[in-house]
Parts: sequence; structure tokens; C-alpha cells
Amino acid sequence: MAANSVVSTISSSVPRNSMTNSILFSYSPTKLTPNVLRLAKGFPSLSFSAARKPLRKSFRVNSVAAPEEAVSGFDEMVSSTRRKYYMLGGKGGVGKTSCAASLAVKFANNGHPTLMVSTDPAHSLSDSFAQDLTGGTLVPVEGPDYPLFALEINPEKAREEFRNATQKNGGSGVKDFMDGMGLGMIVEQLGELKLGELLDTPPPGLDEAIAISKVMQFLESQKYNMFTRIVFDTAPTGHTLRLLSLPDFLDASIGKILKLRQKIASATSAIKSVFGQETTQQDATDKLEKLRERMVKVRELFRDTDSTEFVIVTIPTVMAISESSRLSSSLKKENVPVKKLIVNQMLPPSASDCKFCAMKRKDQMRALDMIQNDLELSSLVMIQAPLVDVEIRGFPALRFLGDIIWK
Ligand SMILES: Nc1ncnc2c1ncn2[C@@H]1O[C@H](COP(=O)(O)OP(=O)(O)OP(=O)(O)O)[C@@H](O)[C@H]1O
Repeated sequence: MAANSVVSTISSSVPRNSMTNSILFSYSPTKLTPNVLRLAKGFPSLSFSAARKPLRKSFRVNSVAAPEEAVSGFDEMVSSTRRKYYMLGGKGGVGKTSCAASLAVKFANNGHPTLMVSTDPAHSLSDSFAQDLTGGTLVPVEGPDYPLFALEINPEKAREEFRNATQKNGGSGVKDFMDGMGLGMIVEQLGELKLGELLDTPPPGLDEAIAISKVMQFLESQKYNMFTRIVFDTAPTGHTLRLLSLPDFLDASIGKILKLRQKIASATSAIKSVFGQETTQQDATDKLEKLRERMVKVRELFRDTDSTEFVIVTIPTVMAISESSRLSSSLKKENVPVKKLIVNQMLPPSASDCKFCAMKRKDQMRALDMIQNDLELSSLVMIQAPLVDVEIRGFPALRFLGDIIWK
């Protein structure tokens, strides 16, 4: 079958699936050459069905999708069996959770045991999947073909846990201990024991930094080995940015504390052994050292092009696009790999626009122009996701959205 005949067949009228407002086109894979497939996949509004049946495959032509829709390269995203991390970020309320959850569902339906992580204090993951996913542990998500688990980390709780661990035996605990020994002066002189202070008045983003490091801690355990795709529904733009620069800062703080510990260790070892505190102090040092290592891993992970991709989600408004442009620029500065931009909530094509829709559409077209002319955003692969007329909630809705976005 020639490539253009596939396209013309797809273009001609075929049955419409009323549930999904999409057109299904079935074909026998044996008749399709790689060229035909490539051409068909590049065809506007055409997507490759998630169903991977051996003898029959189907194309889905989404009538709701915008005509200039770009291809997100899902085949590339799904192909490697190596573990990959996807982080979705953007301004509040643009649809990060929906897009992230739809990606996680799509991975799980395409053979990848997937973990969906949220460190967002608002925790919309449970709402998105219409399932209680709270509790800070792995919860299985019902629906997909392959395992999909969710993990909601409460950032404030994570900070409290860390605070308890460091304050009891380390952090300002060191100072208390040294004070108790009449050696507080040494600590004062060596100075810079800022962790307690840091945790009392945390700078914005610290909670997320600790929450992500907690996720890393989980990921180190054997129970998590099965996951080949990890999808993060990240915090809103400002927080994400701060979080990206924080590991350096925290690494430095913890590094200082560890150095300080080494310096005071010799001065206090005799006293410590008398009071039997040697082990406790060692435990605290180990904990701090582990946290520092994890922070370094988080920072490296965010910057590793081979394993990580940051996807920016936006909506077609001037404000959201301006913010996305700033986000893209700061991600680049941090060497965070970002290739794709999802423009969510595009009005679907319509033959009969009301005045309101016509105005809105004009605005959205202007916003798309703005992206095309933006130095930061124009180089990204743009994926237009339509505003759908149902709430994106629960597994079937997420699968539906995923099949539109991730092609
Ligand atoms: N393409 C879409 N079509 C229709 N509704 C959508 C679409 N994308 C998102 N929504 C809806 O918009 C609302 C906000 O979406 P979502 O929670 O995914 O955004 P968010 O960016 O994660 O928000 P927050 O920053 O508050 O966590 C939800 O009610 C969701 O169902």
C-alpha cells in the first residue's frame, strides 16, 4: 500500500467512535512499510493506538486534536528498558497532574512497570486517579495492563521526619551535646551549624527537596527495582526552580556539618565514650551523609540527559507562556534536559464558533505565535493537547488523554 493511499484512506470517512469522539482506522501491519508508518504517524491529528495486538493494529484519528499537532516521540520514550524519569512542571493549574498521570498510565499500558510520584502538598494525584493514594507508601493504581503504583510524599511530613532524625542525634543536637559538655564554645567558634535554624524557618522549596530525596531513598530499596518508568508530578514553577538550586545549597550545609563533626570528633571522643554517646553520634553522621549523597543524586538525576526528561506543561495564554519561557530558561541554566512543551487545553476545532469561542480561539492562536517566536520555547517539541469536554478523572479518562497527548 502506498503511503499517500494510507493517508487518503484515513482522510476519507470512516466510522466515528462516539464515546471518544475519534475515528478508528484499522489496518494489517504486514501491508505497511516503514515509510508508510512514518508518514501516517506524521499525519496531523493521527495517533498510533496503544493497543499492541500481534495481527491487527489501529490508528486513532482524534477529531478533537488541533491540526498542527506535533508528535511527542512516545515510541522513543517507551523503547528503552533502562529506568527513565519524567518530570512534569509548569504554572499552577495548567494540567501537570493530568498530563503526568496520563503519561504514567500510557507507560504502564505499554509494558513498563511505572511509579507515579507526587511531592505536591496539594496532592491532586488521588483526585486525578479517583483513588485514595495517600499514606506515603506505594499504592497500586487500578486499571492498567502492567503494574502502576502511586506514591504521594507529604513534603512537610518528610521535613519533620528529617528534622527529628537530625535534631535528636545531630544538627543542633550536636550543639546541645557540646553545650552539655561545656564545649559549646567550640561549636560557636567553628560556627555555621545552621541546620536546626534551616529547618525551623525553611526556605521555599526545601520541603520538596527533602521529599524528592526521600523518593530517592525509596528508589534505592529492592522493592522499587521493578519500576522502569518514574513519572514525577512536580510542584509549581517557582518551587520547582528553587528545588533545583537547593540540592547545592543543602549539600553545602550538610557538608559543613559533616566537616564540623570531624573536627569536633577528636576533641570529644574521650568524653563521648565516657557518656556512651559514640554510637548515637555515628548514626547521626551516617544519616546526614546519606542525605547529602541523596541530594547529590537528585541534582545529578535532574541533569542526566540519558535518564531524565523534564516536560513543561503550559496553557495557551500570554501569562502562562511567559512563565514557561522563564522556566525553560532557568532549566537550561541548571542543565536540566527539556525537550517537550505541552500546550494544554487548546480549544478543539469547530465549524460553528460562538462569539466567545471565536475570541478565545484568536487568543490561543496568538499564544501559539508567541511560542513560535519565543527564543526559549520555539526549539522545544510542541504537543498540543485539546481541552476535552469531560473532567480528566479516573483511569479511563487518563488513558483517553494519554492516547491524545503521547504519540
Ligand atoms: N486537557 C484538559 N481538558 C479538560 N480539563 C482538563 C485538561 N487538563 C486538565 N484539566 C482539568 O483542569 C484541572 C486542573 O488540572 P491538574 O490538576 O492536572 O492541574 P495541575 O497543573 O496539576 O494543578 P496544580 O498546580 O494545582 O497541582 C483539573 O480539573 C483537570 O481535570
